[in-house]
Amino acid sequence: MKITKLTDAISLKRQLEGGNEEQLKTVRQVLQDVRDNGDEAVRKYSEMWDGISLSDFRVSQEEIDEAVAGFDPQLKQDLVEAAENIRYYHEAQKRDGYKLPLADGSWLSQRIIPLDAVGLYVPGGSAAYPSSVLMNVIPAQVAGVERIVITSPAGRDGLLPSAVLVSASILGISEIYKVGGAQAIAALAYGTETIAPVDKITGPGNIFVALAKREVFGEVAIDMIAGPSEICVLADDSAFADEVAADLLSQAEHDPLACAVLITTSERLAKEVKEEVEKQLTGLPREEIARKSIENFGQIYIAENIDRAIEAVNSLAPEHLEVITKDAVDISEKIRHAGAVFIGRYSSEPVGDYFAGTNHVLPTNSTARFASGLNVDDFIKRTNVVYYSEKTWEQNAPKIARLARMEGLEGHARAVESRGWSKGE
Ligand SMILES: NC(=O)c1ccc[n+]([C@@H]2O[C@H](COP(=O)([O-])OP(=O)(O)OC[C@H]3O[C@@H](n4cnc5c(N)ncnc54)[C@H](O)[C@@H]3O)[C@@H](O)[C@H]2O)c1
Ligand SMILES: N[C@H](CO)Cc1c[nH]c[nH+]1
Ligand SMILES: [Zn+2]
Repeated sequence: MKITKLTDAISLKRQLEGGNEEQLKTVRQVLQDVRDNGDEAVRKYSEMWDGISLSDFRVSQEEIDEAVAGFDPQLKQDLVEAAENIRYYHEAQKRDGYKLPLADGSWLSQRIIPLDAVGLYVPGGSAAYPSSVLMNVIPAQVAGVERIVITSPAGRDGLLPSAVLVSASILGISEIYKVGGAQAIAALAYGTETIAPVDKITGPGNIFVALAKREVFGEVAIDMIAGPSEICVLADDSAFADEVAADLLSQAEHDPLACAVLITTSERLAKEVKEEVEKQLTGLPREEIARKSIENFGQIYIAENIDRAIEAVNSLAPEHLEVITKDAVDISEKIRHAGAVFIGRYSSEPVGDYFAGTNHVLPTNSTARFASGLNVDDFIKRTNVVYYSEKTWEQNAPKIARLARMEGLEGHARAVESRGWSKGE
């Protein structure tokens, strides 16, 4: 990890999810091919990148039952408890529509309507992500979505990990496909012979998934760009180097393109974290991935004071931010741009990845400047409704017609006035 002093112009930004030209070209080709050739193209790319050849990529009920039957009861209990915490947090996001009475029996309202069909991407290339099943499905269920589809890449044995199927089964989801990468996003967006298209695609994934979601946006809705994971730790001299290093590596191990950054006011901590990261990397089961991530995107910045450090965090707008400082709660309130914030040394980032109840599908690549983590609002839409009585119309039609003529839109003016024609007005 490189140690750098923060300069006067504090502008940290990560440039990644534009992807490189070649990745984008691949993704566009996959999308077009699936659009043109449906299941056949899905099979071709699953074979090419996941090494599996499946005649039927829908998960059968037998596969789900088998996974459930052989599953560790303690782990199942842990998943159930995590699901309860996630539901508790997301239930609070439920919103009601509203109705505003106007004079003379007229009213305006906003109706909340759940989406009809959503496709939830659960990553699965280099690791299994049953936690992402919970994080995607629960807000969709709280919102009241009717059709919830999961898609995730199968392993070389042609099966999805048991934990993914058990998580889906705990939540009562059974429309599951063994497809990953850009081909999964294409199938959800355009539909194939096997997979009916959805209205919105949510969920995290690697660079190919993130690019594909960006490309299909417009054809379907997407939640956000939730690409390779990121962690930023904002720490002062009160932090312990071994804990900070462990937290940085928790995200580095996701992907060679993951990003781990320490921003600190302490030269002592910077030096110790650098050494600790190196020490803890050795022997980590996913050492190769984590090492590449640290080499590619691992950074330590020393800021001259805490205000500059906060400014740097806001300019980076990381997916996850840990605040491990004195007065951490107060400092966390000065953070404007982060996908999720973890306060104090006991709120290590994986607490949120798995269990606390907050969502772990979060905006990456500085998009936390304008995007939010996955939530119930992602699965609803709001419809505006107008009811004008005759009296309200009568009072306001001349004003509306004048406004329409101001815009040169005579047809609009006449439409409003036409209600008076039968009365000879
Ligand atoms: N931001 C978030 O909220 C969040 C949450 C969880 C996970 N993540 C991220 O999800 C990602 C999971 O990545 P993963 O790779 O393990 O699983 P993945 O399911 O995202 O990607 C695997 C798929 O990528 C495709 N692929 C692999 N190599 C390819 C190539 N050369 N060309 C075209 N397609 C190719 C394959 O089709 C494969 O099925 C990580 O980057 C992790 O950081 C992000
Ligand atoms: N840290 C990831 C979000 O970037 C989510 C996750 C799932 N499993 C473990 N971690
Ligand atoms: Zn994680």
